[in-house]
Formats: sequence, C-alpha cells, structure tokens
Amino acid sequence: MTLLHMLKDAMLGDHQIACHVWKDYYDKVDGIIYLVDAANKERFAKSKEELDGLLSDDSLAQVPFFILRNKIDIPIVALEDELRYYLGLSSYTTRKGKVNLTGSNIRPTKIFMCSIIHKMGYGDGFKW
Ligand SMILES: Nc1nc2c(ncn2[C@@H]2O[C@H](COP(=O)(O)OP(=O)(O)OP(=O)(O)O)[C@@H](O)[C@H]2O)c(=O)[nH]1
Repeated sequence: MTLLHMLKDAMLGDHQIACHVWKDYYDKVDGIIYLVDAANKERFAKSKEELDGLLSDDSLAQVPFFILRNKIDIPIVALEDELRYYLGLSSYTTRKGKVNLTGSNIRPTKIFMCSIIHKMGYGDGFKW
C-alpha cells in the first residue's frame, strides 16, 4: 500500500486502516511528526493510545518524536504541561533549550505548539 492509499483511507475516515499501515513505513522514517488536536480533550485518551503504540515499537526506538499541539488559536486549547500529562509524556519529553542526548539512549521527544490553519508554529519543530 502506498502513502497515497494511506492518506486516502484517512480522508475517507477509515482511521483504523490508516493506522494499521503506518507499520509499513517504520523502517524508512527519520522522525515522527505527531499532530494532536489540543482543543479536543475528549480525544486525548485515544491519542495517547496511538502514541503509546508508536513510542513502544522497537523499530522506532531511535527515532525522534516531534509532537504538534495544534489549534492553539482556540481559547480552550490544552496548555503544554496539560497535554504532556494527558499523553503520559511528563518524564519523557526533552524540555526547551539544547540538551545533549548523545550516548544517553534517550529518544529526542518534544512538544511544539502550532496552528495549522494560521500557518504558524510548526516551523520551529521542523528546525528542531
Ligand atoms: N481553529 C483551528 N482549526 C483548525 C486548525 N487546524 C485544522 N483546523 C480545522 O479542523 C478541522 C478538521 O477537524 P479535525 O477534527 O481536527 O480533523 P480530523 O482529525 O481529520 O477529523 P476527525 O477525525 O473527525 O477529528 C478543519 O475544519 C480544519 O480547518 C487550527 O490550527 N485551528
């Protein structure tokens, strides 16, 4: 199945199929960009479940995770610490600033805020 098929499945609303084929790409990825709708707190548990599955997969053990806290333009959006808590990343994420992880065996994982609709925020994450 190609990436195009995967996106098509996702667009058709078949998230189950889309998530299932993620595995086909694990050996080719340099990093994971994980987008969370931070304004939809009801979905955090489901998002945590998917993220846990990725974080615990051996084939992604060395891969950096760049987590996007999307929809920050919405006033009720979860704050960074709140999202970190709900996603179970409290002792996991690399905090702000430069941290040297060489030889530490810690996977670089960081949360960045963004608003996709306003085209802002995600650039910092890509630079990271
Ligand atoms: N306010 C705001 N809306 C956004 C932003 N990014 C995407 N959207 C809107 O969110 C809507 C997409 O809904 P979502 O529910 O987040 O998308 P989805 O995950 O594909 O759909 P569901 O699985 O049904 O949740 C679209 O109307 C987008 O325009 C953002 O940064 N801010």
